[in-house]
Amino acid sequence: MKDSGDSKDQQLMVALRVRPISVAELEEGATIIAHKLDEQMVVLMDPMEDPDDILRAHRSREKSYLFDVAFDFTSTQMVYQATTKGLIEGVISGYNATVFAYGPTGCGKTYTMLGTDHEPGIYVRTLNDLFRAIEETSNDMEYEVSMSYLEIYNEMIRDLLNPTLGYLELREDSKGVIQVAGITEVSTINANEVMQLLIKGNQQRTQEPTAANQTSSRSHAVLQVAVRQRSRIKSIMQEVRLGRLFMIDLAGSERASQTQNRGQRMKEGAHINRSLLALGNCINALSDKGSNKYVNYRDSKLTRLLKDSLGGNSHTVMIAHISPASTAFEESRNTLTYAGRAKNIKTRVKQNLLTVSYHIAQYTHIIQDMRSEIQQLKGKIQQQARRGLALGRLDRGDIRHIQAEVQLQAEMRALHEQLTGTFQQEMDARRRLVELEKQATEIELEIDTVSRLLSTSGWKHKKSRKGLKGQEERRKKEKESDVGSDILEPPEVASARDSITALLEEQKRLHKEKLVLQQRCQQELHTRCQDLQEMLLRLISSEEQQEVLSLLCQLHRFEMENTEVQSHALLHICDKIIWGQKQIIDDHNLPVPQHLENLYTMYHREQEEVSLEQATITDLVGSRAQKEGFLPKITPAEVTLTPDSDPESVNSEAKDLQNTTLPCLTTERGPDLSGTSLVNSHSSSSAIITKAYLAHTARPWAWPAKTSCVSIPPPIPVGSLVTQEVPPANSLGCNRTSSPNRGEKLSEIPLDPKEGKESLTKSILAKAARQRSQAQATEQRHLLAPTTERTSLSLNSLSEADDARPLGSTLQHAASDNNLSSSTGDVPLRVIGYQADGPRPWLAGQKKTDKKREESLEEKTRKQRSLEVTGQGLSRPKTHVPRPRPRESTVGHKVPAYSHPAAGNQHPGTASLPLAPIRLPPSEGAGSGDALPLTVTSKPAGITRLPTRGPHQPHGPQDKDGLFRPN
Ligand SMILES: Nc1ncnc2c1ncn2[C@@H]1O[C@H](COP(=O)(O)OP(=O)(O)OP(=O)(O)O)[C@@H](O)[C@H]1O
Repeated sequence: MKDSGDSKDQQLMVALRVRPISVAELEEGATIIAHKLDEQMVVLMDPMEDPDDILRAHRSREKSYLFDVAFDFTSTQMVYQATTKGLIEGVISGYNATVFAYGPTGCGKTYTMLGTDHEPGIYVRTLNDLFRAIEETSNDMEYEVSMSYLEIYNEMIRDLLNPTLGYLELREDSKGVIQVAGITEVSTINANEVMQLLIKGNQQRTQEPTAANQTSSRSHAVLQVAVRQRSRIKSIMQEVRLGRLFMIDLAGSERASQTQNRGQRMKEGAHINRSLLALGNCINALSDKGSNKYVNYRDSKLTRLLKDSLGGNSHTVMIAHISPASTAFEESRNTLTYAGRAKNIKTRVKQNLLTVSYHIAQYTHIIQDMRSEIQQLKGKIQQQARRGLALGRLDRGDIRHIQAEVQLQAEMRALHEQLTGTFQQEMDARRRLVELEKQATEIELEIDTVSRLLSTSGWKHKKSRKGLKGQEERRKKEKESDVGSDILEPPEVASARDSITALLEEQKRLHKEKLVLQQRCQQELHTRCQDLQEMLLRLISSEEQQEVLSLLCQLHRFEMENTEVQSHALLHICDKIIWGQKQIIDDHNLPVPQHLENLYTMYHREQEEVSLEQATITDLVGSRAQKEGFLPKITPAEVTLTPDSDPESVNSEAKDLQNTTLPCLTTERGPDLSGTSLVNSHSSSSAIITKAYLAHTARPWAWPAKTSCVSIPPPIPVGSLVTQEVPPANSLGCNRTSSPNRGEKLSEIPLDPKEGKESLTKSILAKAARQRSQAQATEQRHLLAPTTERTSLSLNSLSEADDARPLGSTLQHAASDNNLSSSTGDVPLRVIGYQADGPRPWLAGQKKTDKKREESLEEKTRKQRSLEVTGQGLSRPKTHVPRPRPRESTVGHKVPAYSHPAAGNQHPGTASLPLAPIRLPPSEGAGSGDALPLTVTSKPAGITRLPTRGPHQPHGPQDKDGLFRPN
């Protein structure tokens, strides 16, 4: 909870009420000694004064007291108007307030607070007005009201709404707010209901006759009403105001002689007096303006409970009561003295605000709510239009008026079309931005990889030339060779250099495009939307229509935000799903159809390529560190590629390993959620699999696939005009699920699990292939010089070619990516090899040159690749923490190029997904508990909350047995 920042000092308000003199007092021969002089002043005469004592007469015959407001026997229960009514507005807008009745026994405290049937007191009047105020503002605000009722009897707290709970304890939370642990809080919907509860509670309250009062309250009673208010206008950050109102009827101080109490009554009296004394001490300490006196709230439960009301965050009103009788002079004087002091007490009042932020899952609910609101408003508008039309026919018949209307309609229609078009453009631009961000990350990673390869190649080249010469000499020669390195630059260095230049250019281009788009989004399109919206609003005369339009525009924005967040989140989730499924299959040894197996292989290959790239980075970091003398040289203990190794045998070994079983996941932990999986999720084929997969496993909560994540704006009605945008024809993962009512083609999924799996797999393959071929076709259009010889995961040929392809090709492919360390020599030299979708534009132009160089220098390069180079190229620093891998990764383990970098070694370009706040909806299982419901109750620990009913909710079953259900 936070305060609004506008906390201010507030003086305690003190009122005095002098009750009428009672028959008993009159019978005792008492005279009236308390008189109200004006609205604020009361005079108390000393009945013991000797009127003939002239010396003392002027000093003490009478004493006047000034209060904020004073009442005498003529006053009615309208005391409420002058004391408490003003607190209500504050309470419903998040301020705390306290009203408490103070005074000796039998002076009218309960009369003021509770009153009688005919003369209801402050409780009833306050609650009536509170609910009335809630009702008046309920169009804009949503409320939740709850109440609790307790008594402090003999220094013990009892729940008056549920006495079976026994005695309760007071607890102070971390913010110093006092709470009654385990108290029953009942949600209420109207003042009547509260009154019923109050009556029920009062029946439980300890009340006994004494000589001073036939209906003497033997306890302090505390009624607490909590009001939570939040705006009905949904937004991502919502503010909830929590106001608490305490209404306290204290037990009265008493003299033993006056009450003639014995036994239990006397004990009660002692407790009452002790707690009231503690209260008096607190008042004394708090009212002593100058001194910084310690305020001992801990002396009694009453003062602990009143801590905030007296010295903290609360608007507080004290209504002091006295008897006008001369026989009660001492008590009256004491009461007036304490009440007078209490006027000096200041509290610091601030609004209690809770800020609730919504998570992605709740966007859907908000959008849903807004939609239904829009529907309601539309209905109203239509009704009005019909009514208007009927009236028009009867009364007007004015052709000019109708013409003007028609013209206006046409104007509005045009504006409306522009507005929806602009929204669509903005949404497209935003989607493109997300794509650009993804591409930028990939490029960053590639640049880094290539630049590291470049530096290592240069270093290795130099090293092979220098041989085993002395350290000093080597350094010198290194400097020299730096100058002449251009002349002897090996082909891979030249190729890497070219790649970097191309990558940098591409990066620049993307950056520019991103800036342009951002500007277009923020300035041009956004402003245009706003302008159009304003223009339309000006044309629309009906308030409801205006509201509908505003809501729709807001809805569009939500959907746009939603789209962005979902796009980011989707790929991450896809990875999780695939890994989870794979794990289940492995754990249970489930038979997997060939198609699915192929897809998994493809998915893993994608992952490995990325992993390889990362391993290379880490490896090169290690190499560099070695070069600079930070790390000892590590020779891999497992099978490594040596110049003597037969490349074929290595391949066949790898092949064997791959042929053994399905690619299997280790079960230690799930997929790495950090950078690796980000890159994975960005690598195209895995994304396609997952997209296709999601399209088939779509549930109401499932998020739309990236390629189809442009939300389709709902139609914006203008007057009676409603237009509907047609959803894009693209079908792959095209089902929008940002709102649950968007249908998924679930019917396409067969119910039989086996059949379902097969058909799912087929469908995934088909869709993946289709998607990939589309993507490839598009990409080829952009290529400068398309190449056909490149190792490619062309999904056009995936279904057939993948079967035909030797299984070892994964290894080969992966190894060929790291040509520096490959000893096969029969794989075309490629520096950037992890791309699966055909060459990138920046690689295409250099392809031929590379090949020539490769051929001419192949022999030379092979020689240069010594055992040491190979080992270094593939080894990984000891700091590597291998990421859980499918079983193929054992191959990777033998051929260290497959090793995975530790999370800490991740390239900064592989920024992690902004997924932390995303909570999956309950249907996802794990997320069920996490999905934050829109509950903002700040119920203290241990509070027993009876079934909640907000003021606008229908009655629940708890109403049956009298408004609450005891435990
Ligand atoms: N302003 C009033 N007008 C009429 N009757 C009153 C007024 N104030 C008090 N009484 C009557 O005086 C009697 C005692 O009042 P009440 O029980 O409210 O005192 P109390 O201060 O609550 O006493 P205790 O502390 O013992 O509970 C009751 O019968 C009540 O009806």
